Amino acid sequence: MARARSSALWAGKRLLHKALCMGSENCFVTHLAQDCYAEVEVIAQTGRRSILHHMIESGESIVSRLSALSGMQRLPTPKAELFQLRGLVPDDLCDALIALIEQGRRPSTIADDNGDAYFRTSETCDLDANLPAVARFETLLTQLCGLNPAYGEPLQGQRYAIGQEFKPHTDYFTPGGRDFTKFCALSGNRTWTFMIYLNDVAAGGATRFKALDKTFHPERGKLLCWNNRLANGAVNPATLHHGMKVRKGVKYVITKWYREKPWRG
Ligand SMILES: O=C(O)CCC(=O)C(=O)O
Ligand SMILES: [Fe+2]
Repeated sequence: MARARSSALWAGKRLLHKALCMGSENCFVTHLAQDCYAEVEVIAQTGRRSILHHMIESGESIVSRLSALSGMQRLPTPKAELFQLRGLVPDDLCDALIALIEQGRRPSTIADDNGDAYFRTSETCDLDANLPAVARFETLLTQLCGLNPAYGEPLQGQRYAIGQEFKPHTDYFTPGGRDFTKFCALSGNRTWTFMIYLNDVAAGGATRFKALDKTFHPERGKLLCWNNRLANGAVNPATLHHGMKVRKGVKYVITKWYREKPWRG
């Protein structure tokens, strides 16, 4: 059954590929190779069968892997690969991560500063992978998505008080942009974003993808993930998104970004 579903998705992807005029099957294979599946050893540590081997044997890409997961919903658009999954992170783990963000927050920063001091007004927390709650989340995520954790940036938390936001931006670093080399020289650009809302927000705090005409509302434990690239490996401007102002309450999210190469800073 899983295999049959996977094949259908592959076929779908080829069609999508044609629709986007991005060339041949070769391109699709390149895309697969770029997804950097989890190494055998990493999965061995989690006590599960190698996700890498499973994906190769079954011809599974990350998109087909995510699509096959129970409860996973894909946004029906050819413009981007974007998914949501409700209830991924259990309440106790959300609470533990919120407590860590409260302890370690600092003002958020941005790349390619455009002079707008109010572009990103939230606070950020770098989450140490050695902390039990962080390690627990990392294992959960690797088992879900199958991407190699070696390609992941350290986990980050974000906290938004009333009136704080992150104006429309992309998670990839703009090729040719002022800060591109600074952020991409060692590890390459960002590939996939996995973001989890850690709490329900009384009002505001939605994430709006204007080009996709879709707004996601914070829900405790909900995952939102998307591919920042097109099938040919180029960045996808349709992933532009806005962390909208919180109107009532406080908003907490955690984010894991994956890179084109193993993370070296
Ligand atoms: O908080 C949100 O809804 C979006 C956060 C975000 O886009 C980011 O941190 O890059
Ligand atoms: Fe973002």
